Amino acid sequence: MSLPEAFVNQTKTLLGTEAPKVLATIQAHEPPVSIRLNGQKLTTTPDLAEVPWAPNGFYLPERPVFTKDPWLHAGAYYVQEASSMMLEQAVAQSRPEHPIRVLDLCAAPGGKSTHLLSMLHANDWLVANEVIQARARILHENLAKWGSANAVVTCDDPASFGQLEGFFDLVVVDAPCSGEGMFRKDPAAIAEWSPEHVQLCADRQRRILADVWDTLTYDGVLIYSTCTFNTDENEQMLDWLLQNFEAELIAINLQQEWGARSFTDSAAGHKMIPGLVQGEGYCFFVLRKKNGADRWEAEGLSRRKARKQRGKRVAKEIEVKGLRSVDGLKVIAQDQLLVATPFPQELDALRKHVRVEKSGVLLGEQKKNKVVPAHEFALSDLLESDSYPAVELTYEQALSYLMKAPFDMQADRGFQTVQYAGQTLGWINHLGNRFNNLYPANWRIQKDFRAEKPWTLQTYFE
Ligand SMILES: C[S@@+](CC[C@H](N)C(=O)[O-])C[C@H]1O[C@@H](n2cnc3c(N)ncnc32)[C@H](O)[C@@H]1O
Repeated sequence: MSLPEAFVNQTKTLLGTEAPKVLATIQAHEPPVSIRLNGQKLTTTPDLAEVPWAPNGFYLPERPVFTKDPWLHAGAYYVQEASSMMLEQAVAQSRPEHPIRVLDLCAAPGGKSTHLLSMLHANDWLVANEVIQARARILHENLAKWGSANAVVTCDDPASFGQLEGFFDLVVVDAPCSGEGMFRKDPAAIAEWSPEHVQLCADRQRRILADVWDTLTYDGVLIYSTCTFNTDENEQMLDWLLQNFEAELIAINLQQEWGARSFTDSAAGHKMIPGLVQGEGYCFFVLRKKNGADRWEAEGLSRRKARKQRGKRVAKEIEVKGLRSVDGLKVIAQDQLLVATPFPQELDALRKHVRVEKSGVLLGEQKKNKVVPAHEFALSDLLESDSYPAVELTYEQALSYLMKAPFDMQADRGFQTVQYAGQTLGWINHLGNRFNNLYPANWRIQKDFRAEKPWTLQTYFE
C-alpha cells in the first residue's frame, strides 16, 4: 500500500524516530480485530485476549464474517476497533458523580453510543445524534439491538443543539475527520486524503464545536475525538477551543504500557497510533466548561440533591405485558404504537429544537384488544425475563429466522421469543399449525450462510 508523500512527511515530523515503525505498521500489517461485549447481555468472560483499557473489550485472533453470528444480531457485542475504546478512560475519569445528560453528537453507526450506554448509570440519559438521515437509521438499529432503555436517537444539525442552552452535562464530539486511522481498513480514506482535505475537516470541526458549545452546562465536560493523527484536527483544535471559549483541561491518566502518546502538558489529550498501540488510531482530549448557562440553576436544582431528581415513579397509565417497572419510565401511545420513554420531560424539551427519531423503546402496536410486541422490546432491558416463553434455536434455525426464511420448529401457541445460545433474537407468533416470524424485514440477513462453516462468538465462552 503506498501512502501519500505529504502524509509520510507529516508522520516523520510528528513522530520522529517512531515514524518508520508506524508507517510500516500502516503499510504492511493487518489491523487487529476487536469486539466490545454488551455487559447487560453477557456477564461471563470469553477466552480471548483483553483490551487492557476497556473491561468489555477483547481481541479476536482473526477477522470472521460477523454477519453469520446470531449473537451480533442479538446485540450481545459490537465490533469496534480497540483504540477508540479508550473512551472508557475518558468518561470514567471525567464524568460528574451526579446523574448526567449525555449528548453523543456525531454518533452513527453507534460505536461510542453503545459504549457510553454500557458505562452510564441507571439515572443517566443518552441522546445519540446523527445528522445524516440514512446513517441515523443504522444508529437506531444498532441502539435498538444494544437494548438499553436510557437512550433516544435524534437526527439534526449541531446548531439545533446550540439552542438548548446549558442542557447537557457531557458532550461527546467524535468528529468527522480526515481518517488517517482508517488507512489500513479503508483504501478510500487514502485516496481522499490530502493536506487540503485536512484543512477542510478542521474547518468543519471548528464549526461543529462552535455550534454545540452552548448546549454544554457550566462545569460540563466535552470529550472531543478523531481517528486522525495530524495536529490541525487535534492539537490545534484544542488550542482554538482554549482561545475562544472558557474551558480548562481535565487530565486523563493512562498507563504507560498501553502506548498512548500524550499531546498536552497535563495529560488531557492523548493519541493512540498504530504500531505504538494495538489498535487503529484514536485521538482525544477532555475539557471542562467554565462559563455559560447552568442547567442545574435554571431548573432550581442543587447538584448535590440531583440524585433525587428522577427518584419518583411515573404511574404506568398503559399496561404492557412483560414491561419491567423502571423509575421515571413513561409509556406513551403514538397513534397505535406504544413507546417506553425514559425521560419524558427532558424529551419534551429536546423536541422543541431537535428532530427526534427514536424516543425510547418501541414496545408494540395496539391491534384490536391486544398488543403485538415490537422487536425492540424483545432485545431491550425492559422485557421482564420469563414474561413470555422463550424457544432456543439451533444455529441453522437461528440463521433462517434472521433471514426470514422458512424453517420448522416446535413451540406453544402465541407470542414468544426465540434465542440462540441464550441470546434473544426476536419474536415469533405461533398459530398452532404454523408461526409468523416477526423479525423486522428491513434488518434481515441478505446472504444465506447456512451451507458455510458456522461462526459465533459464543464458542469463546465454552
Ligand atoms: C467519526 S464518525 C462517528 C463515529 C461514531 N461516533 C461511532 O463511534 O460509531 C463521524 C460522524 O459525523 C457525521 N457528520 C458528518 N458531517 C457532520 C456535521 N457537519 N455535523 C455533525 N456530524 C457530522 C458523519 O455522518 C459520521 O456519522
